[in-house]
Amino acid sequence: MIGRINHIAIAVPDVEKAALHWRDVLGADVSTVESLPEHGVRIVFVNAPNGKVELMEPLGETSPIAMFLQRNPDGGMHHICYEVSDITAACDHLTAKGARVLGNGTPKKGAHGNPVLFLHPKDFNGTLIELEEVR
Ligand SMILES: CC[C@H](C(=O)O)C(=O)SCCNC(=O)CCNC(=O)[C@H](O)C(C)(C)COP(=O)(O)OP(=O)(O)OC[C@H]1O[C@@H](n2cnc3c(N)ncnc32)[C@H](O)[C@@H]1OP(=O)(O)O
Ligand SMILES: [Co+2]
Repeated sequence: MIGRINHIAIAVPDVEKAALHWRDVLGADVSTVESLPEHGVRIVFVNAPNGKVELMEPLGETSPIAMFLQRNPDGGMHHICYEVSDITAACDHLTAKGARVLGNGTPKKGAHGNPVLFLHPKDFNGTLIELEEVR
């Protein structure tokens, strides 16, 4: 069911500062900052030949990553995003297997404009998993 790793996400306290650090110290190819109010984050993509890292800063009072940063003030690894070919079929399969799909189970449009869902970290060895439909 899960396919390619689409991105690894890191929550950071200051996404501009983190992007400059990754660019100037690691020589990374970084995107411009994108605000995703519907997801409560501002993000920068760090592009690598075989995948992406998503640097994320909380946006707004109800950001879903605010508590994570309270627990980890310097930031930290936040989630892994896997690609799936059919997110509805994936959601049905995971629910049937007892995995918790976060939210009401309806996919939202992610940063790449594709439908995304999140799975509870407690069901996958303490790892938040995002699924992104890529046809
Ligand atoms: C979609 C746009 C973009 C893209 O790639 O396209 C993005 O990826 S946006 C990413 C931001 N959006 C989300 O992360 C949505 C899904 N996340 C959530 O709904 C929350 O973060 C949630 C429910 C996973 C955790 O929220 P919160 O920390 O406020 O809840 P709790 O304090 O109750 O935490 C419960 C329990 O889980 C542990 N936890 C929380 N976050 C993580 C994490 N990232 N990785 C591993 N574990 C996590 C937390 O420590 C609690 O554990 P406990 O032992 O009970 O203390
Ligand atoms: Co993501």
